[in-house]
Amino acid sequence: MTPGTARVLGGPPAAAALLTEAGRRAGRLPRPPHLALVRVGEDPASVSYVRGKAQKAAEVGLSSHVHALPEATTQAELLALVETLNADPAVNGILVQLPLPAHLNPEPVLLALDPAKDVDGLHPANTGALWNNHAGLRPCTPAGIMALLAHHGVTVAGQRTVVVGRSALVGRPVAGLLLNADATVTVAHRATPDLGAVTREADLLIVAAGQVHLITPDMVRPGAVVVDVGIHRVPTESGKGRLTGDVHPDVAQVAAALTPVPGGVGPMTVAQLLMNTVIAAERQHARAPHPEVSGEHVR
Ligand SMILES: Nc1nc2c(c(=O)[nH]1)N[C@@H](CN(C=O)c1ccc(C(=O)N[C@@H](CCC(=O)O)C(=O)O)cc1)CN2
Repeated sequence: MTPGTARVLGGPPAAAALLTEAGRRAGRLPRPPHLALVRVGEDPASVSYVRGKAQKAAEVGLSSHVHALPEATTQAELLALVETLNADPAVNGILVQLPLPAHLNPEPVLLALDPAKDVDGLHPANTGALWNNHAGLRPCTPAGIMALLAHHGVTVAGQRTVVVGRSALVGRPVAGLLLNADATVTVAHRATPDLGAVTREADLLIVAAGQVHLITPDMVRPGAVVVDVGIHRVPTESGKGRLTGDVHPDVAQVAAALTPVPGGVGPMTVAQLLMNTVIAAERQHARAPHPEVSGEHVR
């Protein structure tokens, strides 16, 4: 590929395809899948993401409810809500928006989720299933990245892949998904010496490090495919700020293909959440006792 002409791997068309499929499958269920969105406090980004999730759910024919809890919510109150949603047969999927306020520990909350309703794929039953390549619900951003690559015809099997970042939300699970898809996977992180030497090995580079412009052109093998998961608001003269990623824009001079920020991975996160809600509802429906086959209705 000619330098400076990296193909743009856009999120919106891939997300639209996933949402259309989610809507089609939701329409085949006896009732619209229901997603419970739990948000604690008023973090502006979380407010905006949860609102966006509810809006997209409605657009594709899913029902949802935002459980907006005050900042002062206690761990016990949050756990009690999760238990109520677990026990409610009308709820197919539960998402607890992260990060939680600092006084709340997310771990017990994620552990309390019914794994069958854990549409964020973060309960250990689901992360274990991912690492063993068994059926389960997959975390939204990692599964969305795989869907984005597939939509744009990027081959994963057999590729030397480097993931930068080891978070529970992205780095670790995307490494597992890539492994399940037959990639050769290296996970690098902040303690990796000579990060550039590692990233230059990659045919496919996934960057989820949470550091503005960490990856510069000299760290990328010419012709590599680069997925930028970072999202940062940086100041501008206008005062409005501008979104940018973990990958320096000049990487487009070297890479064969690159996901933009915004408009790359972000929209896939929301689309995959709704697809996960449909998958959860389908599985719950398949497992529910149906009168025509349950013993008490057989004459
Ligand atoms: N429980 C969870 N919490 C969080 C997750 C998650 O997957 N589960 N991910 C992120 C935030 N997030 C969704 O929750 C998210 C981030 C970004 C986008 C997105 O579409 N971004 C747009 C830009 C949006 C803007 O203008 O601000 C883009 O990249 O184009 C959607 C969802 C942390 N929390």
